[in-house]
Amino acid sequence: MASRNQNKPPSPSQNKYGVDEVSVDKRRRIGNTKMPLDTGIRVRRAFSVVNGAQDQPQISGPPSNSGSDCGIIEFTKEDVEALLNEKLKIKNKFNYKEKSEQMAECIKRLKQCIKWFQQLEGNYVTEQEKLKNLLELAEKRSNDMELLMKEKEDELNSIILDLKKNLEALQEKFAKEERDKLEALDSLATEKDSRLAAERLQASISEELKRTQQDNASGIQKIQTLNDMYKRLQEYNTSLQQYNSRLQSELQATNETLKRVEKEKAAVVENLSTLRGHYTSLQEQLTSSRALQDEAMKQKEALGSEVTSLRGDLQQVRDDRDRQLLQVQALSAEVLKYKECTGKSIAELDSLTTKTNELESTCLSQSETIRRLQEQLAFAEKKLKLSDISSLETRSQFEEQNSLILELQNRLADSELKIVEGEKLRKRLHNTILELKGNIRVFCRVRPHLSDEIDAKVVSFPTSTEALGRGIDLTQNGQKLSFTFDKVFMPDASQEDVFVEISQLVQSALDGYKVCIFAYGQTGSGKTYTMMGKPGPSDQKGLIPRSLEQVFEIRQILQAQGWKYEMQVSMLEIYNETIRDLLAPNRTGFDASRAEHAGKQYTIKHDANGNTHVSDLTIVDVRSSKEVSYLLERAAQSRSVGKTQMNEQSSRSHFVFTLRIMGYNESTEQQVQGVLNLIDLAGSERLSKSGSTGDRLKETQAINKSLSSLSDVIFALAKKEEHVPYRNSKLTYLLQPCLGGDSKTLMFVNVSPDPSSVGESLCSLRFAARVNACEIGVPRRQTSLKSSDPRLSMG
Ligand SMILES: Nc1ncnc2c1ncn2[C@@H]1O[C@H](COP(=O)(O)OP(=O)(O)OP(=O)(O)O)[C@@H](O)[C@H]1O
Repeated sequence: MASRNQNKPPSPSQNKYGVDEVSVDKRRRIGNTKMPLDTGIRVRRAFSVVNGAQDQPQISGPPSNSGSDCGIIEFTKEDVEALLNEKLKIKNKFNYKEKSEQMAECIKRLKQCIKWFQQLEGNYVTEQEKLKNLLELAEKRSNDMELLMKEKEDELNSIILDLKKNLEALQEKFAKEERDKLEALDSLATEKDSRLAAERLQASISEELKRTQQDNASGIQKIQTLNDMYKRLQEYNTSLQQYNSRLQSELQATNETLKRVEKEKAAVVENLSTLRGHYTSLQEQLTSSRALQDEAMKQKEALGSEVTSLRGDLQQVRDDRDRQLLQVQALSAEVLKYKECTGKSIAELDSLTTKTNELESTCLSQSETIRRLQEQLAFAEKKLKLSDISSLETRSQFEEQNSLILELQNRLADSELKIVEGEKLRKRLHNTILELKGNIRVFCRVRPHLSDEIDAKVVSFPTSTEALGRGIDLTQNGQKLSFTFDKVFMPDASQEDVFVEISQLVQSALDGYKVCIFAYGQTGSGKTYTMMGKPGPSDQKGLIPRSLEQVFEIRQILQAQGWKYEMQVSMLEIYNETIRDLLAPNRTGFDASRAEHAGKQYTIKHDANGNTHVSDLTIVDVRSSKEVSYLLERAAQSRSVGKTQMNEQSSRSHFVFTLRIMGYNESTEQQVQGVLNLIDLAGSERLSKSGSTGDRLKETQAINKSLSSLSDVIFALAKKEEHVPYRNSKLTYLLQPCLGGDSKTLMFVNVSPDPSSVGESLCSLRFAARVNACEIGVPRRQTSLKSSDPRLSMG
């Protein structure tokens, strides 16, 4: 209070110390108890507060000056009036004595108060004197100060003049600066905004910076470890490069060997066919020689018997001749005897002479017969000798041919062995190449423009040597995005061109591998066309029918090498996350099957060998591709197909065809179990674009969910994550052995060239690129001696 009053100039009613003169005067008058009730009079008094009743103060004795238990209260005019009224009331209420006593008491107290006031007044006077002294001192000092102030004032006046000049200049400057300031304020406001934005940015940047710094720190650590790893990897890389170059050269050599073997095989096969022709002609020759020999033998035998009979005849003739000679000799001796005995008659002699002549003529004729017979005999003997010679010749020819046949048979066996060996080598090399790649292979196929599509080019194919036949460029919003796959089929690629590229895989199924080929892509991009083809001309047939034809053709060829095969087929579809058996008996149409098999729960199970079984699924034994074609037609009728805005005949489910092949080689006692899975996935499509509602919407949502589960699985595999979410959908769980197991897997990514589908095409190509980078297990051939469960499984 005091310090505040020091700064204030004294009011006219105050003295020079700032004390209210009037108030002091009034206080003096209060001390005489006669207090005029004029307005504005203030009474200062000390009192003690009794019973805490501040609103009804009671005077309980002289207030002490010591301060802490005393307070100062101001009695206003009203208070004093109230006090006097109270005094009057008391005066009227009580009798005089009491009242006078009370009054005396009051007076006593008032006296004490007055005494106290007087004391205060005394204090006040001493204080006033002190203040007077102080005032004098202050006045003196003030005079000094005034002098000083005057000097200073002069100085200040001159300074003020200068300052005025300066002020004018400054005012001008100020005006100018004011303008600048206004401008600056504007810019400041804008800057403030930008600063706020910058501050927000800075805050986010500093957060990011912190994160980045943390990342950086961990990155540095990582870099260090990576550097170490890099060094080790470099060493490893060099060794790998060496190994790789060795492998490359081995691969080259193997390829050359393979080519040579293929050539040799072709030559051997050709040789074999000529040898087979030769062998057949020799066999024919042999049979004819044998027939000739038999004939000659028969002739010989006939001639032998003729010679024997001739010899008998000759002997007989000789005997006759000898007998007749003896007769002639006897007759001649008789004639001589007769001649000696001339006594006999001439007639007898004549008769005897005629007899002798007759005998001689008979003898001559018989000699002639003998000669003839001898000639006949000589001729027959000559003929016999000739037939002997020819039979000997035939025999030697026969033996020659026999040895030739034996030689040919040996050569044939050698060639067949070579073919088997060559085939084994081919399989080994083919599988080595696939194993070296170690990932899911991806083929891309772009279908041609359909009649109702705009013929604008959003898809192009690079022509550089390294990307030829493997690259595809997609243009979106003027930006060209490039992708590379194992093979890219342009729109003009025929079904045959596509099949040629996968025929090796089909062969692998016969060799005992699990093979999985599936088609992925947006609705209407050509998946069903690629997998199944179009009904009608044979050149429109898709991969499934062509693969089956090849399987049965090769089965026929391998039969010659001792292989016997048994084949089983199953077909299912996954519709709205539910498995449906497409070959279930009495299944004639979609609705019938829905009614009959709605309650059936087909469960998927994988056994320890990585084979997949679907419970209650119909499995059909097949012996020809025709049987399978019939089953395919049956299944096609049962499939869930519908019309969408994107495709007239859209597959609303995933179609899974499985051919289980069990082969047994009798000569080597080898047994193989191959599986061929051919899958036509339902088309991915945007809900907005598909225009689906109701059931179609539900189908589309189910399709998109399972396809997104497929991409989750692929991403997890690509990142080599510990947990791969195969169980998130029926499709991925069914394909588990194909995606992450030991099967040979090939994915077709079908792309539409329609400019309105460029977004979907990009998604499909990006997904396919991820799949291509995905490493799966090494394909394993399933060979054994005896199968524990010969029933069909998925893979
Ligand atoms: N390479 C091709 N050559 C000629 N026509 C083709 C080719 N690919 C597809 N098509 C035609 O394009 C249309 C759509 O093909 P498709 O039905 O195979 O598509 P999708 O991908 O199976 O569709 P969704 O997923 O809806 O079943 C069909 O009319 C088909 O004949």
